[in-house]
Amino acid sequence: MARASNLSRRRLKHFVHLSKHKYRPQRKALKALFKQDTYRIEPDAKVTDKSIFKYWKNRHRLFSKMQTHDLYMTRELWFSVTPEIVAKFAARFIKSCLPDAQVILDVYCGGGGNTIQFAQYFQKVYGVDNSLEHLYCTYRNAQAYSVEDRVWLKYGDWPTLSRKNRFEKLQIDCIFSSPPWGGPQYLKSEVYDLEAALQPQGLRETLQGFLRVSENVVLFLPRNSDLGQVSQVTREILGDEARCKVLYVKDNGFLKGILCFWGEKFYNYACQTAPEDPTTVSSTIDYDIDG
Ligand SMILES: C[S@@+](CC[C@H](N)C(=O)[O-])C[C@H]1O[C@@H](n2cnc3c(N)ncnc32)[C@H](O)[C@@H]1O
Repeated sequence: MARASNLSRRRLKHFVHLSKHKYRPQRKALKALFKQDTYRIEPDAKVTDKSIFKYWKNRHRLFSKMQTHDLYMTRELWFSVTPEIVAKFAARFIKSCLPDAQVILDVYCGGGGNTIQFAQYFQKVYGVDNSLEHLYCTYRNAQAYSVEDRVWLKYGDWPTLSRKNRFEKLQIDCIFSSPPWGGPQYLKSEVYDLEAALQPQGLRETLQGFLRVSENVVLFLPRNSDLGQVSQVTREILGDEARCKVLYVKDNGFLKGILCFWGEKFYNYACQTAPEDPTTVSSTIDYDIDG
């Protein structure tokens, strides 16, 4: 019993990073999650919830360690986590473009799909999410990949936190974000409206806020995103000559979304220095807004 609570305390200590004291009200809830080993996946126990069955069927694509390590998912995370191969591609691509980068901020870090892959290539990864359960899953999943020491998590609502202008001091080399797309319904309309449908802020506000923290910004957005909006917002915020690089990413032959890059070093990236095995995620169209 004593051993278990020491373990929980140690884990909580690791979990609390950016500003320790802010976690006091959450400590009890976190402790309960750890103690009850909540959300641990039984990879071979078939899910009964029909709405997540298709995601469960592809569970090994979400986390390759699904069968060999303890991994943790809430119901929402089943359709939110970035598949590992896509997350790895994004991390490698950013590393190739920004070889000296050390610190990444993953806003809306969810279950850690992206955070974990960033932690494989960068020294420090900050993750922010307004779900304590998701932060707990990120931490647990980072443990499965032995990268939890590089991962620093912050609980809270991003728009509120970002208004306090504290992230500017963290010397973030690149902000990555896979914001909530609004659930699986995002494909219902032919064109995804990046102002009306993206949560919790539209593209303009999201990008403006991120650019205050870092000059390098990467967003993972729906494959049917309105590229006209991307172009317009880019020019409105960064000027008429500004560009945004857009890569279409596939996993297992299926288009998973687009990666949008803002930042000079991304635009001038030479393909011959692409991360090894560039075909695992095919960047089928390299869409340059000005190109
Ligand atoms: C698409 S998921 C991110 C998935 C993540 N990239 C991964 O691979 O696991 C979006 C996340 O945003 C979080 N979120 C939604 N609204 C938020 C807000 N206002 N502030 C902070 N996090 C928020 C949700 O809890 C969810 O975990």
